[in-house]
Amino acid sequence: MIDGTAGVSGRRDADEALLDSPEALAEHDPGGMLRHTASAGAQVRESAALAAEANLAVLADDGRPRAVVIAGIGTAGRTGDVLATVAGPRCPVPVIAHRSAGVPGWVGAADVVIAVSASGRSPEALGAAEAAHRRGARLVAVGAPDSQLQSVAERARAPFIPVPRRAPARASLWALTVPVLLAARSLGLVKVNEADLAETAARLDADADRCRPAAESFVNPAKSLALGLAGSVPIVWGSSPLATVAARRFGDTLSANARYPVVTGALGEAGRGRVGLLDGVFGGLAEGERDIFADPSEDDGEGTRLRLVLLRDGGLNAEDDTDEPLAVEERRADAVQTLAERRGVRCDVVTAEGGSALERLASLIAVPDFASIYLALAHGLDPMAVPAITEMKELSNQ
Ligand SMILES: O=P(O)(O)OC[C@H]1O[C@](O)(CO)[C@@H](O)[C@@H]1O
Repeated sequence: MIDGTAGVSGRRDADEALLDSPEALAEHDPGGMLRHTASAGAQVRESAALAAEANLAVLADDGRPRAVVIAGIGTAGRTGDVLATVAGPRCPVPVIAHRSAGVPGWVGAADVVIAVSASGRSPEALGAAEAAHRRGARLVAVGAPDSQLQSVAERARAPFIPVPRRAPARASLWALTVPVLLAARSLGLVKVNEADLAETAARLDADADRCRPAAESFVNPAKSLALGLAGSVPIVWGSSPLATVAARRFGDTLSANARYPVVTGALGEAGRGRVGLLDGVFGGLAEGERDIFADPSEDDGEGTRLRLVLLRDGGLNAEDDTDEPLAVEERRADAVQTLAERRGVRCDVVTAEGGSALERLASLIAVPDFASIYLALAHGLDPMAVPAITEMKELSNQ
């Protein structure tokens, strides 16, 4: 066990046995991150109901906007990426995830700003909501009830969708995302329907059940993914734009929950540069020098290796509806698996399932979300309390 000087504690080596002890899991997860994460399906249903109570129809009064800006940071910012990918390449207006305070300089009365903040007080979302109001843009706000964000929305007479507070924000991805999608639906930009929402919620419930703490590692896809990643430098690549959103989300949760450094991105882009990592000191080079007779327990970090997680879109998109022909994405995904195999870099593959884009995205996010928590727990880390985030806020006075 290491006890750092800044409230950091945990163990360097992952304790595999801990994952199969419900008592130990509960002890290391006092804030209930596993429980919060298992509520993803319920979040979809609850948020859909709360959005139905907000008067989102007013958004359509002024017709189709010139652009939609989703303003927020961290998990709230990811909702903009989700909207962009669900809206897809055929979306008639630009969908922009904006992660710094205020709004882009060009935003004006013809545009819509969706300000998102789980706490309802991030400077990024608040600054954007105020700027949108000042410039006469249509505004929608999504976040904690009775928050500063709600006050700004009320002052601007803008729809506000309350999202019950669940700390930390990263455990609220689905609660924050659904209102954003439904606001965009009111504007005629996405086709998410009630059946899509119900099926997505059911998929998240089913995955939460497969990943439940009582399911042992050999039948629990999240525990086995976590144990595979333990001690490695993970690389998470998505085969399509949709899978890339899931890859980036896995980067968020691996960093914040498990505190692992991680490389994430789109496989198309990675194939022109970052794929070189597979040849490097943590990739093929390390594997080439590995002493196959060495005792793995004496591996003192020197043998840190890459572990590739490939998120594949499942090949369900009609070719004319995607950024790139499906066959190209599929060939590239096969190719990177071959490359990894040739270099002895282990690769986990998660393949999307489901009919709608939203359900497919959910199927790529659910298991990795749980895996990031199990990886934290295997290292004796509380996945909820992240001293560095708190300290960063204190030091930067935010
Ligand atoms: O959604 P909020 O409350 O605006 O927070 C933004 C981000 O800031 C954090 O709270 C960290 O400071 C993240 O957990 C979160 O995603």
